[in-house]
Amino acid sequence: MNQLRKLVLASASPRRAELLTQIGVKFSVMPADLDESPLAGEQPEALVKRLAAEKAKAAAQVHKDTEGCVVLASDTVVVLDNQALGKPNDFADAAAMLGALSDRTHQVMTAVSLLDGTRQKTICVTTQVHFGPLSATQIARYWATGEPADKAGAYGIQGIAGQFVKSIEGSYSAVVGLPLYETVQLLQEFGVIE
Ligand SMILES: Cc1cn([C@H]2C[C@H](O)[C@@H](COP(=O)(O)OP(=O)(O)OP(=O)(O)O)O2)c(=O)[nH]c1=O
Repeated sequence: MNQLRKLVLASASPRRAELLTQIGVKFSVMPADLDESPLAGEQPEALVKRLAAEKAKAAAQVHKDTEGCVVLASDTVVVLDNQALGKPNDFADAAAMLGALSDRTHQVMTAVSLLDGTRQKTICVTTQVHFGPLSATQIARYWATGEPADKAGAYGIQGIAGQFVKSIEGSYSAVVGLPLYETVQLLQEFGVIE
């Protein structure tokens, strides 16, 4: 891929780096640390868009060598009944999340934000995910694999939890952490790729 401007990925997520690498985009990684708690009354879409935008800004501020580069940041939440579920704190938290997702449909919202010296654009992609029923034993065994701990909604569709998913409508890559179709459009808009 012909790359015209330097890209900085403001993310510590190995999934986001893998997804960008998968499509042949080159980048350097400069993560930003952020308090991800929602504001009072904040809707899930507003939350993910704000967090993605703030991650990009924080990375640009902390790492002065991002000057002249385009910074990309992202945020993912699982949404059930309009409530945003982030990463689980412990087993009880994960079990509550997975129990609530069992045999139901939820949304995965992933926001992507691109920032350069002059402008910032943030978009949100929503995917519908249909889960089959999960037993308490399945949930306990799944927690023991370690997979749920660092993932929104306490599952990873790209891993063991792939077997819990009956179907999805929307973007698979967005559920994993970065919507590739929309990201490429943004990268073109910001002149990173042709
Ligand atoms: C629903 C789902 C989420 N996830 C992951 C994507 C994100 O990495 C994570 C949600 O946490 P995020 O806060 O969006 O991202 P992060 O903390 O991992 O990385 P950073 O903020 O530095 O960019 O959950 C999966 O890997 N698979 C899934 O099926």
